[in-house]
Amino acid sequence: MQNGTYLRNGPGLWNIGDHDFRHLFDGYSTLVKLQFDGGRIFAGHRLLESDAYKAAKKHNRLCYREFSETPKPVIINRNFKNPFSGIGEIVRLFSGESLTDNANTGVIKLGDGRVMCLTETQKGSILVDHETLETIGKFEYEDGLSDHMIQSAHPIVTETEMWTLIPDLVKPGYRVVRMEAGSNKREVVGRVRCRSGSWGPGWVHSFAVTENYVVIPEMPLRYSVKNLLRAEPTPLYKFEWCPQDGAFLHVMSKLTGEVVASVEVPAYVTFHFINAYEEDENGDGKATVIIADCCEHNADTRILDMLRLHTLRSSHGHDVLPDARIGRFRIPLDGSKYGKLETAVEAEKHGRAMDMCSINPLYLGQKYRYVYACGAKRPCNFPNALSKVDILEKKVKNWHEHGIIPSEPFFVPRPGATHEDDGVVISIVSEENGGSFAILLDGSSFEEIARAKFPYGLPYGLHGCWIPKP
Ligand SMILES: CC(=O)/C=C/C=C(C)/C=C/C1=C(C)CCCC1(C)C
Ligand SMILES: CC(/C=C/C=O)=C\C=C\C=O
Ligand SMILES: [Fe+2]
Repeated sequence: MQNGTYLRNGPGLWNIGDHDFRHLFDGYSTLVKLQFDGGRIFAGHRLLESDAYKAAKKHNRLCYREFSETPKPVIINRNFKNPFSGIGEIVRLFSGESLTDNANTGVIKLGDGRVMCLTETQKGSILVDHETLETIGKFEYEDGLSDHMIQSAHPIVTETEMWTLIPDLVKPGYRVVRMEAGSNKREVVGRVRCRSGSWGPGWVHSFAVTENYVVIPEMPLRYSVKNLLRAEPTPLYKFEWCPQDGAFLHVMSKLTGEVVASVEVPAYVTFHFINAYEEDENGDGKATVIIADCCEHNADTRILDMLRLHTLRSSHGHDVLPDARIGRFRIPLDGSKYGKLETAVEAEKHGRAMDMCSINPLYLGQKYRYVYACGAKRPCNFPNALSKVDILEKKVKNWHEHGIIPSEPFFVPRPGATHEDDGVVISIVSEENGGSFAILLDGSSFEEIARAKFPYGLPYGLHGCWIPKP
């Protein structure tokens, strides 16, 4: 294994004072590092010093709006009712003041070497030192786009640039933005208007790119003004399900910002796009269709509420995890109105669970063959296996041990590799007895290469990145 650091982010602390958080996505960001050095692993973890976490620690209570949690107003004098308190909350929400900066979703290495933790609020873009895990400070965007408050949690990063989406809640749509490595300034490449007449744009946790295009999802699961203002969460949190308004995918040229396709597709629910690429069906060098793959939850929104901590803790051992699959979209580039959505590989082969995916990063935007993701060995209430899916041959290899919960299987290509699956897969695994270990699987055979046991348990985590040692 080459020398370098695997860094993983995720919610790790789910209570403050005597208050227990409700949802998996609410927890305060906890970074875990696995430093590979001369065939040995050195591990460490640390909480991210976001304003939200620091304020919670100082006041021993929730101070910012998290994914499902809204801080209770502090009542100074019970007899005094501020007639404007309702308005105040709306102002605080729409000015972004009350939103969290708890960057607990992912961590990326920018092309210039800076390492940034992220969540769906723009203020939750925080730089860290990947060796000490110290919080360096906010990533200061120098482009005036931060007024829009929210962003996709999964920007697409290469050595030279970063692409991301900024949803527009006022004029429902998405800004597609690009930031050069070394810069703090995002430029707007183009804008897509939502097709549906609903108030809010579709939720975008992630999106996809091909070599020449950006694929922008418009899911029927939409931001909802009603639910954004509610203090108590609904089963769909800040969102609402609007299948009657249609489901769409838009394709924008990276070069010109022009929307070259906008198709209606069957209803879908996804957190994570896997990859996308262009296909030239006529063999004349001109792309005729875009293929975009995602972890698709059979258009069933229940998964969002299944990730409530109480549900996860109390349903252990019950087979209640809703089914998921690799959803493959075909988006014609000939002006057709409709796109297709199919199941890429029979979902039974990966236990009908599919999320927390990764691919060989050298195949980003290219025709590719292998997906690494969390699958399942039923019965289960949460993805409890690692799966390697060959989407060409439609074969799956699964890795599972009794009582485990593995986090995202992260693929690191072997330097100099010539095969797509030549590399290692890293995952951090929680055990039934409260322990945890890091596991390395061979990217090709999907057999265990090594494991390193932690002297304590680590919480479940979300997304990571690889930082090679220079
Ligand atoms: C951890 C994860 O995958 C998602 C986290 C999402 C968050 C923190 C979303 C926060 C939001 C608010 C606090 C209010 C506005 C809407 C929204 C972006 C959902
Ligand atoms: C844990 C998760 C989504 C995380 C977002 O970043 C999804 C799990 C889905 C279960 O099948
Ligand atoms: Fe995610």
